[in-house]
Amino acid sequence: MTSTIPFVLHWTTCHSHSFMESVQMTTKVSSCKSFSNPLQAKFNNFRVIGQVGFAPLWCSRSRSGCLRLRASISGGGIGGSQDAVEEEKQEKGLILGTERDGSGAVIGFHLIPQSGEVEVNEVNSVKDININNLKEAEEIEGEGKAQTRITYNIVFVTAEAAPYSKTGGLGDVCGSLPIALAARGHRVMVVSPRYLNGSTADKNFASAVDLDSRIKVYCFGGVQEVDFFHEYRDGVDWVFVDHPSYHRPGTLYGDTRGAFGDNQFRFTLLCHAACEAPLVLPLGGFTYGEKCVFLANDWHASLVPVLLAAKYRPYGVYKDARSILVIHNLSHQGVESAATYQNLGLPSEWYGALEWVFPTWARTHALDPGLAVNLLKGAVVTADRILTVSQGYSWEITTVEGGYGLHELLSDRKSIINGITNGIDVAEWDPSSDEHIPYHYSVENISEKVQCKTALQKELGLPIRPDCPLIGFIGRLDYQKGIDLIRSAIPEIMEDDVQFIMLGSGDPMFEDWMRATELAHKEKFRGWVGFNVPISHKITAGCDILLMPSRFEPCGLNQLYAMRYGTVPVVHGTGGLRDTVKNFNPYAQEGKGEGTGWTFSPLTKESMLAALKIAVRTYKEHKSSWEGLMRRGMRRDCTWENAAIQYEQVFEWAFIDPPYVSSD
Ligand SMILES: Nc1ncnc2c1ncn2[C@@H]1O[C@H](COP(=O)(O)OP(=O)(O)O[C@H]2O[C@H](CO)[C@@H](O)[C@H](O)[C@H]2O)[C@@H](O)[C@H]1O
Repeated sequence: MTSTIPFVLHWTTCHSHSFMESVQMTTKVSSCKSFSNPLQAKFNNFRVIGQVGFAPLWCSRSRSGCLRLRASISGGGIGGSQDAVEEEKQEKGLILGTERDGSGAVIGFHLIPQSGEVEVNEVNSVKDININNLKEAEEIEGEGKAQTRITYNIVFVTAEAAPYSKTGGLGDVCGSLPIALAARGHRVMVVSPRYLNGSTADKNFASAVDLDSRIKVYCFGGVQEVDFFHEYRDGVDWVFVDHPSYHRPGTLYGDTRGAFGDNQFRFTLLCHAACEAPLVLPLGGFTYGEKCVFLANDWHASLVPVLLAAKYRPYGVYKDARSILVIHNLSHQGVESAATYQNLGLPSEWYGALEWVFPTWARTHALDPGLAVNLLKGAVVTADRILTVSQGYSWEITTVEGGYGLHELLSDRKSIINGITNGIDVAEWDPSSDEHIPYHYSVENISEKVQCKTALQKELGLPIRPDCPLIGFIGRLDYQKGIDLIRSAIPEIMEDDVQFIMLGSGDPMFEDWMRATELAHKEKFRGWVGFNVPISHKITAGCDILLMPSRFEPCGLNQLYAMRYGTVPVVHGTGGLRDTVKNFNPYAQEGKGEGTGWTFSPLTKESMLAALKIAVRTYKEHKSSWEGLMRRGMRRDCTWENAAIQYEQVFEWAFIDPPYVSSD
């Protein structure tokens, strides 16, 4: 006689390579076998993965990608009462469908939610299961509630990904968010260039191996051969596109003479290669395939949505893929002369997608028709969805002031724009374990922070004064960051009893100004010109106040790092700064106070100085208020997990609609 044991299956977090560790049998499953090769279980259609009583437990994948678990039990003893239990569980949606053999006995359990609805499961990760768009249903013991989460094949396309390459926040985000998404069960690939500049930074790519999978890219009037390197780290496939144009001295985008003249070529290659990568690279033995969600970050990756629509979909490829443009900074759009369109490897009839006409005032002379191609615009009009790195910024880009000429197009697509505030790498940025800082502290033991301050003063040759308010600035010396405002306010700031440390590189004019200011105010000001990660950690830990007078700030990471280190931010109320820094109110919460810093507006020297003065006075005269500010900042939830969950929601929305641009 054939009978069935109802059992509870719990698919749970799995970071190891043992397939069976991802399956926890919570009742009546006597033992589980482990596959020596997880891929065997992962990609074969039907496999024995354990035992229920004495019977084998099978795992299979249906055509739709659903996981099915089956057990066929011989012998009596369980019978009818178990069927009743099963029925009851089905009613509650605990067992999400059964499969019966000819005799009517249950031989399988389908992990498909009863209602057909998809719920996002907030806790689990099944990276090692990794079946394309696996719909996993989960029964949580005790809660009696089934949850389902869809996992995706995600392809990040980016010009930077820390720790391999970084000039700013883009590198941070594309170095951390993929790991957070992989930890939640998605299969994640990051495609970026393999930069070699002959410096010690080249060793960042040392662990990436040549996949020996060369492809030909047809663009710029010829055929380019690119190669792929690969490293599997932290659950993510890091794929590096290799081409001689990525091997040269300087930064990622330029050298002392300015931006490289062939950046359009370099990033066109990146986009073409990134579109091929999921189709041709058998990572871990299997390609990602066509059903991917591409995250095209900033202008460098903006050709990706256009290529999907213009080069692939007309031939039936990537019909099931979706693309999301992620805007980290709208002020850079990849604009070049219209004549360069023919170089991009796109069909001529797609010119309109990239067409860009400069307003009259921006043209070089009276006869200049202002014709150009704008890569970011191409993505704005072809991507399935658009994301910015904070909610505030998602609105700002639809305004004349923040839209950098794209506000009308972006307003037209308002319904598919969302903002998700960046998280931070809480392991790298943790004052209780940071390898770059000399003393460690935490919200429970905040007193050691002052030691970091005096160590920093000592290292930089400033007078060692634990009680003197120490103000910091870290960032690119760029118009965006409001350096001109700091420059104009420095005479007044230096009149106060404060010290000021700036770390930054960029515009040579501001670099020279920092050096000159240091000479003029030896006892109070230090200007560190250059890009130095350890120093940035020391400043974040050692300062009392972080100043960020950014003209616009899509999200901003330094204020997030600062708050985590108990350093109180004083910021211009714009974009992500306004979203993340809560203005201090000493009277709220029955006098206990609330808020994590100060946001000032408008962006004038006067309002910035006023906010700084209040901050300095609070630091000096209201120690308990200051401690409250520090602690509230340190306790903020700024993990990537939070953001990753919101990204999943956007992926889901992207797949609900058909591709925004299709050839049908
Ligand atoms: N001289 C230096 N030495 C060492 N480290 C330095 C440095 N100068 C900058 N950094 C580091 O570079 C990163 C800068 O990140 P930001 O988010 O502040 O700005 P960025 O404008 O580059 O990023 C853009 O993308 C990010 C990510 O989405 C958005 O947060 C942001 O608003 C948007 O402008 C931080 O990790 C910072 O510590």
